Formats: sequence, C-alpha cells, structure tokens
Amino acid sequence: MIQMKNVYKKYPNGIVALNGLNVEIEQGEFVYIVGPSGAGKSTFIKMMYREERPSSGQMLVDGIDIATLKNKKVPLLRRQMGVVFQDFKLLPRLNVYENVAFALEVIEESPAKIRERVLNVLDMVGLKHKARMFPDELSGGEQQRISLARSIVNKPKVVIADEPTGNLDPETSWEIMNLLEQINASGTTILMATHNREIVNAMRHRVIAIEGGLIVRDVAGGDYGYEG
Ligand SMILES: Nc1ncnc2c1ncn2[C@@H]1O[C@H](COP(=O)(O)OP(=O)(O)OP(=O)(O)O)[C@@H](O)[C@H]1O
Repeated sequence: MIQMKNVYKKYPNGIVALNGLNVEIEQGEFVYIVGPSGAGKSTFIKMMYREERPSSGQMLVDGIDIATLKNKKVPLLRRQMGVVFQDFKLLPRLNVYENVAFALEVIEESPAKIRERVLNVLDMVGLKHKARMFPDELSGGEQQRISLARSIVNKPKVVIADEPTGNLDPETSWEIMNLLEQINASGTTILMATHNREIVNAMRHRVIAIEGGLIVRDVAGGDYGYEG
C-alpha cells in the first residue's frame, strides 16, 4: 500500500527532514510513527497526502507516485485517504453534519444515500444526536470524533493521523484510539504519528521510530522506546 525507497526531503531552508527512508506498509496494517521532536514524523505524514513532495527517492501510495504526481491529480489521491490532525481542523461555520457531508466527494450518489452514509459514520462515533451542533459547541474529544467521522466517510483505504490525541485528556484519548482500532479492524490501514507513550505501549502495533530523518527502529508490536 505504501512503499518508500531512499526518500530524501530537504526543505528550501536547507534542513534535511528525511535522510533516505526505506519502508513498506501493507494494506490493513496499524503503524505508529514515533520519535523525538523534529525527527521528521510530520514530514513523513505530509508526504503521504502530498502536502510535501520528496526531494529525491521513490514513494508510492496505493500505486500512485507521490514525487511525480501532477497537482491537479492530488485531489484524486486525497480521496483515497482520510486525514486527522491534532487540532481537528473542522470548518467553524458548518455544523457537524455539514462538516462530514462536505468531505464526501460523491457525484453519482443520491442525496438519500449521502445522508445515510453521513448519519452512519456519525452514529459510529456516537455523535449522531449532535449533527446540528457547531464545532465550537463541542468538546475537544467530540470534535476529534467528528474529524474521525469525516476522515472515513469516503471509505478510504488509509487513515493518516498526525498526533490525533495531542490535544486531548487521557480518557478522551482512549476513546479516539478505540475508534481508530475499530476503523482498522474493518481493513483500513492506519498510520499515526504520536508522542503518546502510554497508548503505544498499551495498544500494541507496528512501531516505526524516526530520528534525524532516518528510521532507527521498525518493530511489529513494539513499545514506544523513549523515556518521558
Ligand atoms: N515547512 C518547513 N520548512 C522548513 N523546515 C521544516 C518545515 N517543516 C519542518 N521543517 C524542519 O524539518 C525537521 C523535521 O520536522 P517535522 O515537523 O517533520 O518533525 P516532527 O518529528 O514531526 O516533530 P514534532 O514531534 O515536534 O512534531 C525539523 O528540523 C523542522 O524544523
């Protein structure tokens, strides 16, 4: 599903964020990306959805070549993935229902089908009853659940999450993790950058550790591996 060969990323300011990454991730895997601040985790994640491009090397996401992908084809790539951020990034002027429906890029579906799909994912995250509320009327955990609903409404093959629990208290973080597990159980690949040691150590999955732009550890069912 994801293949990286000697992926190198140098930002215009000269900083080398990734220094020759080699990795393969299969469909259906759950992968944590860990590492100290500035290691290159976000850069790695951003390249998945072509927010950034590799400076050199080869990178395929579901057969799509990220380095050579034309800008006009980027929406096509993003339609195949759900992206979740630390700060939720919901649209403040749209209500919960509209935030999720907005992400649903279906042209051929009937309005009734679209409605069914949106209500389905809202039900899955337990917030169908808040469909008419606006993001600023919701708690952080609820906003992240909406953002998860939005990320899966298109039935993507992969969900990419950059510190999805970074702004949440421990209890709410576990709720979000349980939802991610549920999404993964249905066959969706999950890629999650995190600093959350408790979660990584408790919900065991493949751990890829990045330091100084290099993969320094890649273990199935591994632990977080850092202190503090
Ligand atoms: N847009 C950018 N322009 C220039 N340098 C950048 C840019 N984004 C990141 N960097 C640099 O690239 C390196 C890797 O940053 P990145 O954000 O990928 O790290 P990270 O592991 O996600 O860190 P954190 O855990 O703090 O979020 C850092 O040295 C950072 O300063």
